[in-house]
Amino acid sequence: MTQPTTKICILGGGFGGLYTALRLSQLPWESTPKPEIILVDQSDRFVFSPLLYELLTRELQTWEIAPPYSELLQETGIQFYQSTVSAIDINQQRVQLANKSELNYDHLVLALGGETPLDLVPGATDNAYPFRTIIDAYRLEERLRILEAKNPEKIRVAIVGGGYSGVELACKLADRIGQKGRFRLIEVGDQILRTSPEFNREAAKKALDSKGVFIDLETKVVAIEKDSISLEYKSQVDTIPVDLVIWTVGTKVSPVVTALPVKQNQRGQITTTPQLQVLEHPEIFALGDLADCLDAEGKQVPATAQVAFQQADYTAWNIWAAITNRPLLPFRYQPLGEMMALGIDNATLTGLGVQLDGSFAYLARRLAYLYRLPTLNHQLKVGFNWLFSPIIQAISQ
Ligand SMILES: Cc1cc2nc3c(=O)[nH]c(=O)nc-3n(C[C@H](O)[C@H](O)[C@H](O)COP(=O)(O)OP(=O)(O)OC[C@H]3O[C@@H](n4cnc5c(N)ncnc54)[C@H](O)[C@@H]3O)c2cc1C
Ligand SMILES: NC(=O)c1ccc[n+]([C@@H]2O[C@H](COP(=O)([O-])OP(=O)(O)OC[C@H]3O[C@@H](n4cnc5c(N)ncnc54)[C@H](OP(=O)(O)O)[C@@H]3O)[C@@H](O)[C@H]2O)c1
Ligand SMILES: C/C(=C\Cc1cc(O)c2ccccc2c1O)CCC[C@H](C)CCC[C@H](C)CCCC(C)C
Repeated sequence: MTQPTTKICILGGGFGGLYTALRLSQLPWESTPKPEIILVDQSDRFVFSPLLYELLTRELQTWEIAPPYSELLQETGIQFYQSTVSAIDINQQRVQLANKSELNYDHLVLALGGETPLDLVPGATDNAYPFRTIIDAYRLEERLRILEAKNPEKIRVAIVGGGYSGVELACKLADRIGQKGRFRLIEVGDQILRTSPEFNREAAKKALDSKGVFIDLETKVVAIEKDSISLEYKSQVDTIPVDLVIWTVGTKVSPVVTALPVKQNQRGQITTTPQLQVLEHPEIFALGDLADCLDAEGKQVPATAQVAFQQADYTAWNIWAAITNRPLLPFRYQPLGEMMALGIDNATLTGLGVQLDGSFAYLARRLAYLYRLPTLNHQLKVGFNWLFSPIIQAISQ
């Protein structure tokens, strides 16, 4: 009698989910029949979020940073379902999709990432623009086009959050809008980029200063209206007229995850073992922004693409090990450093004992991300385009 094929269901095709699926499909399945690998995502394309800003400056195009799954999964044997996950029954080992279909599984991978909470301040849901998904980037692009087409003397932009996203967006938008732009970066703490290495923070401050971005520290946003933002500084509230408010603060996990009957932290992230398994459910793996994970050395890992990318290797390996009766490996996080875009032709990079800023860092960041893009085929297409499109443009001018 033939054994039924093992079914692995991966929910979420971002840094955690897509890279787990790709790694799983590449592992050696000679001694065991290759399992059925199913990847589910609500979108038709993967988003390489570290390069999302480059859509706004038109430095990069959608196909480069957000390739469709149909292209990435060609010849991998991975089945792709485009649908929203609406519920997960972990007792029946069944996933419910919004298109009313159901999937059952032997192994489940939870990699649904996070969402931007817009309910932290009155008026943000209706009046602020988040920046996380490709749809967010398109909505923001549309708003910028309207503001630019109106041709006002000034375009007043408030960016809430002096973390990585806020700083990178401020620099890219200041370069896009130029002299007409009036930018405020609003940060509740007493410094921007609290968790960054000193070198990157200083490079970012210098870039923001040179572009005329005004930084409001120790300032809390208390309300956002259609044409204004109210800021509290030393217990005094000021309401300032603005044309655009971008909200970059916080990450929350989706309701489909918080509804699960498994151990979660205060922020709703699922507690995992160092092997990335959900407590009391060794058949379920969780990684990326929705996971609360201590690595093999007991260190808390941050919610970053760098972490999800590394966890994907371990998740794929551990599922393979579970199926082929081998020991599972605890996740060992290797912090390689961090990179930040600081406008068109500027960036900062600290990692592996190297500190770079300016156009060298810009180039190094581009190359490092080219290397991180999914599939060799896509890396080659993008790499060729970066190499040859400036030459073609120069010839055709
Ligand atoms: C603008 C920006 C820039 C960033 N830059 C960096 C950087 O330079 N370096 C870095 O390390 N980190 C960066 N990050 C953080 C990084 O993007 C996240 O930590 C990382 O994407 C987390 O990976 P993940 O797999 O958990 O989630 P994601 O990569 O977000 O993937 C989740 C996937 O699940 C899908 N999904 C969600 N809900 C459902 C549902 N109900 N049904 C079906 N599908 C669903 C989504 O469509 C998405 O494809 C950045 C984040 C942003 C927003
Ligand atoms: N280049 C990169 O490496 C990169 C780029 C983007 C994102 N990421 C990763 O993705 C995750 C999210 O990053 P993010 O920058 O999008 O968001 P974030 O880390 O949540 O940063 C938000 C910033 O806003 C501040 N803040 C919190 N509440 C506020 C309020 N009400 N008003 C004003 N400011 C407020 C935070 O201050 P406190 O810190 O004091 O709370 C923080 O400085 C992080 O793990 C980050 O490492 C990395
Ligand atoms: C800091 C580095 C990697 C960490 C890292 C950061 C991210 O934001 C990620 C996002 C998504 C997936 C993974 C990651 C991630 O791993 C890179 C370190 C790079 C080194 C310091 C060396 C760079 C060498 C250049 C490629 C060579 C170019 C030379 C230059 C033009 C002078």
